[in-house]
Amino acid sequence: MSHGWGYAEHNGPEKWCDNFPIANGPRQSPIDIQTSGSSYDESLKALKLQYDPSTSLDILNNGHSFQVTFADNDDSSTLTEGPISGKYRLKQFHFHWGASDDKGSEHTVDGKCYPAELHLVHWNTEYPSFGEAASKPDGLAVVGVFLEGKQTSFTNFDPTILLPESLDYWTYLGSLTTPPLLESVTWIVCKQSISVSSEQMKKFRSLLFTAEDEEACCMVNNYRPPQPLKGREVRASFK
Ligand SMILES: COc1ccc([C@H]2OC(=S)NC2=O)c(OC)c1
Ligand SMILES: [Zn+2]
Repeated sequence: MSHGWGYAEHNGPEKWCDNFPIANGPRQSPIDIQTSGSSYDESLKALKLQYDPSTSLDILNNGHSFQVTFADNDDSSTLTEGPISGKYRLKQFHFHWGASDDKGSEHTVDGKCYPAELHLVHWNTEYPSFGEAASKPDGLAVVGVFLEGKQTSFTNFDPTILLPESLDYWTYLGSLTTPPLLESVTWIVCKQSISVSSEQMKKFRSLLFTAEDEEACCMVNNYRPPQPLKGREVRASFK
């Protein structure tokens, strides 16, 4: 792949296996969550998300999405409980979206796509850093939240406001959804979506994959399609 991975025909998800053979690994993400195939697990605890807005550092177009990065040198913004054990620190959040409202989410539910999906990325404090954790099977925990069209407004960068009212979730063992596609993620996908306005989706779609000195290419369709489940269990925190 000449200019690194991306989402175009020549360097998109179907080509990632050329440089990242783990793309065909046993626990790749995202997946299509088939609700009839998921099983209620009464032992699953409620998610405990404690975020401190003062730890948000910056917002950045990283060429694949835009992300808000958080200071992760202490336990100010953490995920505990839910399907994980121990404490995971918030590293960053970012989104994936489509060129139109009929696609854009990475996970799907019974084949239904959403216009966009938020990823809140956390790393296991059992390990010294995000980089170390990212290569461990229990190193990361990503909370996925679907976005769907309705009038709404964001009031600040406190990630808590990005969470739906209900924190019912599905959980399964998966991977990063972009290269290096590391199979180190405990996925926690919220059942309830949050709303996003068409104006906000237009803002997402006005971002660029390209740098200022390059021919403009709109940042859209920056999602990987669902991958084979390969026998993995999907558990639900709700009946
Ligand atoms: C440095 O933090 C991250 C966070 C997320 C990813 C991707 O995996 C998931 S999940 N969403 C993605 O865009 C990542 O890939 C290199 C690195
Ligand atoms: Zn992501």
